[in-house]
Amino acid sequence: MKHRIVTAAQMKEIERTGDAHGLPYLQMMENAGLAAYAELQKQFPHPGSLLVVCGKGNNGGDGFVIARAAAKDGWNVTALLAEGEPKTTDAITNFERLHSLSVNICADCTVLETQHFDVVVDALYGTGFHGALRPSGLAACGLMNRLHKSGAFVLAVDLPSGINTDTGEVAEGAAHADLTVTFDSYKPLHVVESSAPLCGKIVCSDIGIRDEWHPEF
Ligand SMILES: NC(=O)C1=CN([C@@H]2O[C@H](COP(=O)(O)OP(=O)(O)OC[C@H]3O[C@@H](n4cnc5c(N)ncnc54)[C@H](O)[C@@H]3O)[C@@H](O)[C@H]2O)[C@@H](O)CC1
Ligand SMILES: [K+]
Repeated sequence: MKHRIVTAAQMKEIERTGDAHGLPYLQMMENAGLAAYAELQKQFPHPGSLLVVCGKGNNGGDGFVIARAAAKDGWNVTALLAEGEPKTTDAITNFERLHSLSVNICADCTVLETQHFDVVVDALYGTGFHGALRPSGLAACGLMNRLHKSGAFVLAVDLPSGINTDTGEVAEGAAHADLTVTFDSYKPLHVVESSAPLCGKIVCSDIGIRDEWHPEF
């Protein structure tokens, strides 16, 4: 896999070519979630307690894949629907795949404040985020940052929530991570001075899109 830095729009184009070459979007989401979970396992080889904070888009869909993989491995998993039920087709599919597993589904941030989690997965917003955090996003990022301060390890899916992918502009109240697992290519925010420190260690994982499929930009 080549080292590349691409914008949010270019990443969408790359995913489109992946799909056109026979790698369905749902499979890319599966690969992304499992790649992030594999990085989590490198830090935590034994199951513990895990909070997955999910937004309503495809970043949240990656979070549901992580929640499923962890629950199957014996982690005590809570999935927070920080903005209600998922809205994209692939995220809905992965949310439904949780129903047969023992995952605690929670819609209220406040009840989690006093619980202990070894690991928090930030799957609230990815490349789709821009602008300022609204009240539900602020509450979820606030929860993640408080759990981080009290010792939880925070893994950000693609990028910490509340950062503009292309400019690295950091919204007030954005999440801070110990480890960020991004997919296929780095994005500007991973290298820009304003946002890179919020990412912690950054790992770029292969999600199955071959180098030769990538369009020329
Ligand atoms: N498209 C694909 O095939 C893949 C996408 N992947 C994941 O999908 C992510 C991108 O997903 P989406 O494009 O669905 O978007 P996100 O899940 O990043 O964002 C969710 C939603 O937040 C909304 N939003 C934007 N600014 C906001 C604000 N200030 N306050 C509240 N909501 C706001 C957006 O309209 C978007 O619908 C990537 O970061 C990556 O994690 C991966 O699953 C790999 C495959
Ligand atoms: K995220």
